[in-house]
Amino acid sequence: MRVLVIGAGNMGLTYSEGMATSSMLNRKKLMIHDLSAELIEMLRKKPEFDVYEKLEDCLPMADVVFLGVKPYHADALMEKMKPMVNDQQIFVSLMAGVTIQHIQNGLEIKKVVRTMPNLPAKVGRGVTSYTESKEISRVELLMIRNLLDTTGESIRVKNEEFINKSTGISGSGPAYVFYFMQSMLEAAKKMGFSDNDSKVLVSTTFEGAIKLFKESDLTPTTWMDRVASKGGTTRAALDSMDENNVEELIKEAAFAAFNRAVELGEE
Ligand SMILES: NC(=O)C1=CN([C@@H]2O[C@H](COP(=O)(O)OP(=O)(O)OC[C@H]3O[C@@H](n4cnc5c(N)ncnc54)[C@H](O)[C@@H]3O)[C@@H](O)[C@H]2O)C=CC1
Ligand SMILES: O=C(O)[C@@H]1CCC=N1
Repeated sequence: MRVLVIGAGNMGLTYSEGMATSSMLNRKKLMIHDLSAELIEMLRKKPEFDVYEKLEDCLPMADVVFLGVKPYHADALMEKMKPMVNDQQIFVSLMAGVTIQHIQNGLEIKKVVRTMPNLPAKVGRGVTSYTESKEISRVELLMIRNLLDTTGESIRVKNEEFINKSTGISGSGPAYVFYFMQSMLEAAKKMGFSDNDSKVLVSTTFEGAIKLFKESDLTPTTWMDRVASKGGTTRAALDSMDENNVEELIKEAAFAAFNRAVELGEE
């Protein structure tokens, strides 16, 4: 099977690096195409890829085509692709917001898998949600899932609305975690810790809390109670967050991302 990734930025390259290791490729190298001359030069140094400057040299050969450009570049790209595609090819979109129907109309094809990836895929710890057009067979879907799983875990969702919802939780979610980390780092530095000690304190706290959560059946609220002693320090911090309505604000932020994904699909 020949896989082509178009757009080798943050996401395209991350997925390419994961998928290049897949046995689904039958030892054929993963093909990559990008418009950036700088990126092409960098990619040529990587032996695991076949790098193409011209779409016409790779697109007709591909069985599966990943679309990794920004949503606002999708239309220009599809216009260029349209004369070179056929309806046996499977198109897998990594793009936020862009709907299956928009891709089907833009390329005049039927087989589309729409995904919502996330950046921890870079270290093999991503989570990708995906859903498909009805023309994708079970076998094809399994094949795509195998490819996605090279970057971490994947979950099939029942429709595109849940892809937009995943955008608000897992797609954009790493940025919320980094926001929280940044705030804690700044607090640590303000208290006088060095940059390095702040990083160790904050990142190990996150890793430890996540491991506790993942390896138990307990909810985060129960874990919060296990950390907080009555009248103690943690309660002071949690009360301060509650007084400032932090929980509601985080929920609102997740919905803002979800709503923006819906809007992107309408633009
Ligand atoms: N960065 C993230 O954490 C996430 C990104 N996404 C989605 O992934 C997609 C890509 O995002 P990033 O990788 O962050 O963007 P990026 O800007 O890092 O990469 C996009 C790449 O596409 C290339 N490109 C643009 N037009 C092209 C064309 N016509 N032909 C070939 N290459 C072209 C650019 O040169 C660039 O290298 C977006 O649609 C975004 O919604 C989804 C979830 C998470
Ligand atoms: O911010 C964005 O639009 C993309 C989609 C999810 C994460 N990054």
